Amino acid sequence: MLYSSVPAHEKRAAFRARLASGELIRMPGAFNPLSARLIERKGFEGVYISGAVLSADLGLPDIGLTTQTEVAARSAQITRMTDLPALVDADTGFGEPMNVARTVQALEDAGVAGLHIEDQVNPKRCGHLDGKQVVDEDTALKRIRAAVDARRDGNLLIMARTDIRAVEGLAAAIDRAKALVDAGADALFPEAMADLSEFEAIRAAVDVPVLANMTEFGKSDLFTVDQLRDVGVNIVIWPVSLLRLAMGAAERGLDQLVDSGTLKPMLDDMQHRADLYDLIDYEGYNAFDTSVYNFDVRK
Ligand SMILES: C[C@](O)(C(=O)O)[C@H](CC(=O)O)C(=O)O
Ligand SMILES: [Mg+2]
Repeated sequence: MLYSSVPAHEKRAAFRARLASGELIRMPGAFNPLSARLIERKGFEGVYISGAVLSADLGLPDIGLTTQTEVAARSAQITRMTDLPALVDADTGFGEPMNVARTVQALEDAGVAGLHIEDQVNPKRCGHLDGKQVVDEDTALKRIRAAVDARRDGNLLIMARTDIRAVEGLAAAIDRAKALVDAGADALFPEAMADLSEFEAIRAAVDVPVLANMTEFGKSDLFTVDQLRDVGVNIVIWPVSLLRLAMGAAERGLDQLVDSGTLKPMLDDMQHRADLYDLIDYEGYNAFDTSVYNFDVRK
């Protein structure tokens, strides 16, 4: 009820321990706070909080228009709903290194277990689109150093994302990855890898956990969890997938409504009211006040 009772520092410690055990951590993107709870119910090891989803949700392109305050507020709403560790997309850190430091503390206060900061030039764009630009190495490393120095909980995972692969190639990505790890990054997010061998090459170059981004309609093929585990990937995200599924279903539902004037044929595609209430834990609230849940929803 009112959800997660696990303190953020415990989620972070559990996340670190799981990573250290070598287990692959699967993190679907929670497209809203409630979906984080569904992700937990289905047995995943973590939830991802995507910048692309947050901006799309607000009807904005993913070009750095969302603010640090909006990302922190959304993170707090999502971490509240789950006992799982959450990894949040902090884009470029929202400014200069001092802004990065403030971002890290705001996200730490929001209860996340980890965050990633990328080396794109601001205004940034989706890492799977053409025409990206990256900052020079010195600027990229300053962002990571500022992030590492700013955290108060040593278990907050600072992940460095590099977008350099699509701009300067794999060799540059390997060099940048090593430099980011030397600067203190706890984990690495090599963006827009072309194939499995590229993940393998990054894996061999650094000794920190490596993330694979299985976003659809992008530059990477959609590998399976087993394929990614086999090349040594440690964390997999499907950042926008639940939003894409939900919006696809919403579109089909609206078409049906336009065509036939009723949604009755689609009831089986919907989450039942009873399942929704179960996920929200109406019953738990009822333990507080027995007048909350004194009706039947399975009629
Ligand atoms: C991971 C990502 O940064 C995100 O915001 O979720 C995006 C995902 C996407 O736009 O498909 C990305 O830049 O890859
Ligand atoms: Mg993003």
